[in-house]
Amino acid sequence: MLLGCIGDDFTGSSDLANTLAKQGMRVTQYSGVPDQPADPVIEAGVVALKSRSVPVEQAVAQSLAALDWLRAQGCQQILFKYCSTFDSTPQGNIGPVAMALAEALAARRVVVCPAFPAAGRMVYQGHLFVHDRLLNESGMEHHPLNPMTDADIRRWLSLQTGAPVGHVPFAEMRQGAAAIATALARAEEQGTPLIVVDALSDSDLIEIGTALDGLPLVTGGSGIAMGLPGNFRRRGLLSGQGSAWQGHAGRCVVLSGSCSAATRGQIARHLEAGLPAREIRAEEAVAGRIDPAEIAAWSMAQEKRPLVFSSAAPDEVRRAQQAHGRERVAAAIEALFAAIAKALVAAGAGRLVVAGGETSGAVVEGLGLSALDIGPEIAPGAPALRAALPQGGHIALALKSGNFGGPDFFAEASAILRGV
Ligand SMILES: Nc1ncnc2c1ncn2[C@@H]1O[C@H](COP(=O)(O)OP(=O)(O)OP(=O)(O)O)[C@@H](O)[C@H]1O
Ligand SMILES: O=C(O)[C@@H](O)C(=O)CO
Repeated sequence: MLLGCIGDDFTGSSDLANTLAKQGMRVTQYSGVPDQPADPVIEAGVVALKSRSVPVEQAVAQSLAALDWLRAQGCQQILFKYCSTFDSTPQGNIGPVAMALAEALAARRVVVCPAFPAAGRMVYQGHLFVHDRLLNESGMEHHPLNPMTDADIRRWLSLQTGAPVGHVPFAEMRQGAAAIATALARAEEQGTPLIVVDALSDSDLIEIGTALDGLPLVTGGSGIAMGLPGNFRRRGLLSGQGSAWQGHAGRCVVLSGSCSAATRGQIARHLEAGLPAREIRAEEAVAGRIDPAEIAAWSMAQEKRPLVFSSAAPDEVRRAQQAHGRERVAAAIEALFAAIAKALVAAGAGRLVVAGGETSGAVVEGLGLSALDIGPEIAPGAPALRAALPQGGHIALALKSGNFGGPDFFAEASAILRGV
């Protein structure tokens, strides 16, 4: 394994794996820290954690455990992947995890770059934009777990680490890889290991990636990975075989626990098309009134692609959270989706499209999938995936971040998972 990656959530890890696979690396995504060695043909391994919103100490401990495993696989470079909207609080977890990894790797020149231009996320003069809005005016200021109230990534990181943060501004970054490398070296001399680098386009990210050749630690959104495979390729280290992914013809079911605007638009499109759907209400899930086996049997009996969803509007989510507690509602719905996925697979489903990072993590854990092969891209940030089932056989999956995908994502995913 050449490049070892640590993702702080499940769908974000697929997003990164997708970028690396598109650049020609042979990639596998692991569910948590594996307990056995990686297949030696794998060139980039992504350890998907659920460390984005857990207490800081747990995020640091999980990330260091992932680092140990990746180093044992011989990785030459480590990439810490977080959200392109920099999801974190003034306490953490991005800064403390980056610092802990930097210390473990003796890395003193560590880029911080959440840019993902294909999804409208750009870093300019140290500030993060979502399309034409500053992060703190993009809707992210209302995020239920980590409201992003400051778009200045340097200031936010300083709060998390208690230390000054370096910066490579736009004008210097645009001079290309050599100028970026010089600016990073200067920041290191000034004693600021974390260095925010501006990036507005994919070509900026390629230049930045080129400048990161040989550095032990890189951090960012999936965009920061765009230029890294080229460094390994130039050194003749890539096999050029790419992905070994295959489609799956079995029944396709869509599961959504995501309440994001993009997912709700995709659900609206499914309903408008008159396709079968079952809505799960938070109250029913909390009261344990839903039988996963019955939902699975209903899904398998539909002639067209069925959807099972709990994707309420913000007001309804708030009401359910006030009545039952945020953690309790989330845990009940996630456990239910994990049980439905298990029942579906037992009933012979071959393709699952899952919307929502937490929901995807619950489904993958519920199915006991340990490693996922990365296939073709369905939408920016969302690849097709394939995994061996612990009971034998395989399943094809799409795991979609809440904010990703166009209105027809479910139909597009279903077709690509079948391999057509
Ligand atoms: N009706 C509801 N009321 C309260 N919570 C809900 C409801 N429906 C779903 N949830 C919970 O909301 C959370 C949605 O998180 P999830 O990460 O799956 O989606 P997302 O936030 O849209 O995606 P991402 O994290 O990829 O951006 C889950 O924990 C889910 O169980
Ligand atoms: O970076 C992103 O936006 C995604 O990969 C993600 O992490 C969303 O949860």
